[in-house]
Amino acid sequence: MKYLSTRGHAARPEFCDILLGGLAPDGGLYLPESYPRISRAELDAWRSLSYADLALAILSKFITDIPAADLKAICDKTYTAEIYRFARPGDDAAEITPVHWLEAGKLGLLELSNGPTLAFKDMAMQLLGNLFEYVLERRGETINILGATSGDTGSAAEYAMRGKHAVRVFMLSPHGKMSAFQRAQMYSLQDENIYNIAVTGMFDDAQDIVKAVSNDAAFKAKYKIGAVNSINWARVAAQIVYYFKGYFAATRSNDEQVAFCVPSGNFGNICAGHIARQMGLPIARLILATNENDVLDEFFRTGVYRPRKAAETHVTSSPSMDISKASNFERFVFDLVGRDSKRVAELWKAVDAGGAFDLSGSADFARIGDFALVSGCSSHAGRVATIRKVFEQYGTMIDTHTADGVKVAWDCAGSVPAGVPLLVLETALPAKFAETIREALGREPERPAELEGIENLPQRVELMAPDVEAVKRFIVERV
Ligand SMILES: Cc1ncc(COP(=O)(O)O)c(C=O)c1O
Ligand SMILES: N[C@@H](CCOP(=O)(O)O)C(=O)O
Repeated sequence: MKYLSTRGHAARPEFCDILLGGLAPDGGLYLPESYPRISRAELDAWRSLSYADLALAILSKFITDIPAADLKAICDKTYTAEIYRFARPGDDAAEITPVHWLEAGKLGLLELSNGPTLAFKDMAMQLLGNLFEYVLERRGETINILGATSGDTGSAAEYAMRGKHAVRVFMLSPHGKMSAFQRAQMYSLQDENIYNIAVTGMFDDAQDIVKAVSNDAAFKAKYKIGAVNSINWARVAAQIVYYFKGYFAATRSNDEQVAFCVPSGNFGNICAGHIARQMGLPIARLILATNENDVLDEFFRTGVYRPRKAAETHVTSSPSMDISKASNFERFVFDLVGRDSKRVAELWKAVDAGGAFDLSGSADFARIGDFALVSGCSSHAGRVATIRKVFEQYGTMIDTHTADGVKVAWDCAGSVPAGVPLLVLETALPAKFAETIREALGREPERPAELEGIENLPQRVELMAPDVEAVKRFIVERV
C-alpha cells in the first residue's frame, strides 16, 4: 500500500516510512492512495475473529511492508485482555472493546477505554508503541517523538513508550487545563525517556508547535522528530478496527446496519469511522458530538470551517475535546472535495494563516449527505444532566466526554433509521474526571486500585511559553 499527502506532495511512501515520518513534507496528512474495499466474503469471515485477528486482517490492508508473521505477533502482543483489563463488571475484557448496552440492541456504549490510561487513545497507542519498537530495531534507528495533548493522548503515548530505549517522548500539554488525574498520569512518570512540557496556552497552541517543528525539514531530519498524535496515519488506521468490532457486536448478520456517535475534537476518531464506512462497513450514520468548542458542528451545519483563536476556545468539563483546530479534518475534506489535493492545499493555506473557509453553496458541500455524517454539540449543563440521567436510568456511570456523545446521540436519534442500533463511543472512564462526576452524582467515580493516589506522587514537568524555538532548544539539549 502506497500513501499520498492530502496536499499533493509527489512522493508515495509506504507504511513504515510514514509511521516514523508523521506529517508529509508539504505539511499535509498521509492517506492511502485508495481505500481498500472489503468484500462481503471478507466481512462474513471477519465476524467471528478475535480482536487481535481482526486487527491483523484490517491492518494487513494498510501495512504491506511488514511481513505477515511479524504483524501478527505485534497484534497478538498488543490486543490482550491483560492490557485492556478495565472492562465493567459483567462485560468481557477478552472482547477488548465490549459493548455495554444501555437499552438492549438499541443504544450501547462501545467500551474503548479499558486500557492502561483509561481512554480510547490506548487502543491505537499500545499498537504504535510496539510498531515503533519493531521498525526502529529493524532499521537500527532512534526517534524523538514530539506530541501535543489535551489530556489523554499524552498519558497513552507515555505509557506505551516508557522504557523503550530507542524512543524519547516530548509531550506538550496546556498548563492548568487538564483534570488533576490526567496531570498526575503524565507528570508522575519518572522514566528517563519521558519529558513533559506544560505550555501556557491552549491545546491548539501546543498542536501548532508540533506542526511547526515537524514542518522544519532540517530540524526534523537532524533530530529524528516523530509524531504520535493522530496526524500520524498509524493512529487512525488502528482506530478503524474497533468500528468493525463494534459493528459485529451490535448486529447478527452483515445485512444489518449500525450507527455510531463519536465525541470529537481533533476529528481523529470519527475520521477512522468515516474510513471504515468508505471500506464498505455498513454504517448508516456517523454522529459527531462536540462540546462547547463547536467548530466541527458548525461546519457540518453550515459548510463554514472557522477555527477559533485561543481566546475564543472554552475551557470545559470535557477538557480533552477543548480543540478548535481539528487536525484530521483535513483528511475528511480531502475526500469531500474529491481528493483534489490542490484544493486542499488552498483551503489549508487560509487555515494556516489564521483564517477560515466556506464551502457552503459549493458542489462539494452539496455532496455532504453522501458521507452520512450529522452533528450536534453539548454544554456543561447538558453533560452533567446526561451523566445523571444515564446513572439513574441505567445504573451506568459515564465520563464527561462520553456524556457529550450520549447527549448528542439522543438529540440526533431521529437521523438514525428505525431498528438500527446506535453505539456511542466511550472515549474515557469517569475516574479521570472526578470533579464533574461529584457535581453530577454527588459521589466519587470508581477507579482501578493500581491508580489509587496517583495525584499524590511527585511530578516532573517543565513550564514553558508556547514558543517553537524554546521547544526546539529543550529537545536539542536533551538528545
Ligand atoms: C476522552 C476524549 N474524548 C474525545 C476526544 C476527541 O477525539 P478526536 O480528537 O479523535 O476527535 C478526545 C481527544 O481527542 C479524548 O481524549
Ligand atoms: N484529545 C486529545 C488531543 C490530541 O488528539 P490526537 O488524537 O490527535 O492525538 C488528547 O487527549 O490529547
